[in-house]
Amino acid sequence: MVRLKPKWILTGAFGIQISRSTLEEYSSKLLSISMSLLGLMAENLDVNPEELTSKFDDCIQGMRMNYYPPCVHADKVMGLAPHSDATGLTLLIQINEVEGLQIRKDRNWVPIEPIPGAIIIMSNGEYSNIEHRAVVNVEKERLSIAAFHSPNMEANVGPLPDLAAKKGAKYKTIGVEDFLKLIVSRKLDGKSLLDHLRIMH
Ligand SMILES: O=C(O)CCC(=O)C(=O)O
Ligand SMILES: [Fe+2]
Repeated sequence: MVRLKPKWILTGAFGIQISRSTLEEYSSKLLSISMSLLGLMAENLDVNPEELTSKFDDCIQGMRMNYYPPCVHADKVMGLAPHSDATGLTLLIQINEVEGLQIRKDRNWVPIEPIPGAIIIMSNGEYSNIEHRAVVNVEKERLSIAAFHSPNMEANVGPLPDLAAKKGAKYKTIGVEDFLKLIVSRKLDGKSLLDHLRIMH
C-alpha cells in the first residue's frame, strides 16, 4: 500500500531519484513475486497454496528505506537493532554493495547477502522467522529497501489449519487487527512477539 503524492520521492546521499511511477511498478512486481513465493512455500509445506495465498489478497504492503551513514564508531553502534519482521514475507534489496545485514544462527551473527524472506507463524514453526540486524560500516554508507507483506485485514494470523491438524497448533490464531495492535504495543525486542502467541502444552 504505497500512498506517496510527490513525483520524486527519494533524493538521497547517493543522488538517486526514484519516481512515484517507478516505485509503484517496483511495488507491484514485488507483490507478484511475494504471491509466487508464498504459493511455493505452501506447496513445500504440503498444504493447499490457496489456503495461504488467499490471506494475501488485498495484502498490506509496506516499504521501509533504510539509510545507514558511515560511522567511525561502527563497532560500538548498531544500524538496526536485532528483530524479526512481524510480517508474512519480507523482501529486502541492498541498493549498494556494502555488507550490513546479519542473521542470527544459533549464538552467532552471520553476515549475509540480501534477499532474505521471512515468514512468521503461519507455517506453525515449520519455517523459522529469521532474527536479523543491520550493522554500520566505518567508511561507507549503506542503503536498503525492505518490502513487507502482511495478510489482509479480514484474515487470521495463525498456523494453517492443514498444518495444525497434522501436528497440533503451536501458536494461537488471532485476527490481523489484533496482531497489528500487538506489534505496535511492544518494542523491537527479538522474538517476544512469538512468545505472546505460543501455546504452552
Ligand atoms: O538494512 C537491512 O539490511 C535490514 C533492514 C531490516 O531488517 C528492516 O528494515 O526490517
Ligand atoms: Fe527487518
